Amino acid sequence: MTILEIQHVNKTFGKRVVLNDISLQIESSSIIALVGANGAGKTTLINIILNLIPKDSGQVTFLTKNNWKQITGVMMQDNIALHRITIKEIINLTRSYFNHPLSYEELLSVSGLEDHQNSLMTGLSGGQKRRLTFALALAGDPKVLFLDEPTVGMDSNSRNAFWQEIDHLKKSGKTIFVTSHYLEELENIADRFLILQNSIIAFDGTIKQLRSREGQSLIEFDSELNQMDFKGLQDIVSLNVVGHHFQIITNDVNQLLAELTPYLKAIDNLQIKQATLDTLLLNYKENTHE
Ligand SMILES: Nc1ncnc2c1ncn2[C@@H]1O[C@H](COP(=O)(O)OP(=O)(O)OP(=O)(O)O)[C@@H](O)[C@H]1O
Repeated sequence: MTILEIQHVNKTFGKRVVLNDISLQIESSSIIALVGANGAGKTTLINIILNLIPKDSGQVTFLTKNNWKQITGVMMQDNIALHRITIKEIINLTRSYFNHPLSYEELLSVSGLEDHQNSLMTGLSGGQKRRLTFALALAGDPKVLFLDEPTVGMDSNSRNAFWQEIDHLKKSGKTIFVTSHYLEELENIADRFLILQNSIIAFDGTIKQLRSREGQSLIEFDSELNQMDFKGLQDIVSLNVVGHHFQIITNDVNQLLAELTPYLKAIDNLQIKQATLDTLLLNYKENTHE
């Protein structure tokens, strides 16, 4: 069931076109990962969906009978910074905004700040502030959750707990729209990937589709040879060289290894890996710039 419709949204800042005719349908009970380079426009798109900044044109529609503000939860990149208020007060203040809030105890538990409820926010570490900001995003028991770089500053235990909570929220029927530069975290959890690039949604699909479109394997090796020496290889999706280190993405690893045979004497440290999401995205950029 569609919960959110974005139609022909455009946004420019000065002469810079940030969003160019973006249209999307967001289904309920799914996790959508919005990825792209710094400055690609991810936060701008979330801000526009939430009506926090004006769009130049287009339409954003939440398909719900309720007031959309009551069914959305938001965790932006900046942590909430109210210095003279305790954890307990800010949780209850946020709860008071919503018609059907989660209980104070539930939110305190999500924040992991049971031992700090009477402390001021000033005393919290960066990771603790992030977890509190997440708990506040859940205050209204939202149907749709927007998370902009949620795990920045969290240690690995907090990250694991956070993604488990996200998985649990998805299973309970929530829709989660998340941006992150920690792509390996998204890879295991997101149902759908949107790549925002050159002001448009350059890719919209599953990680499986991205892999099958962009090549599945990564071959790495060191060589004193020149990039041009490998130009004749047929089964290359992309070739990156940093110093003497070569990275090749291929759809057909056996065929490529056969093609590399004549070069083997000039190659060291040959490794075959599954391409990571980072590599696929880097490669995606190169393909679309061609
Ligand atoms: N208020 C503003 N005024 C002018 N330019 C802006 C404004 N807000 C954003 N921009 C520009 O719009 C572009 C997109 O910014 P945005 O913050 O949406 O990117 P992002 O994909 O979220 O980046 P990051 O991954 O670094 O968070 C950038 O070039 C940014 O400088």
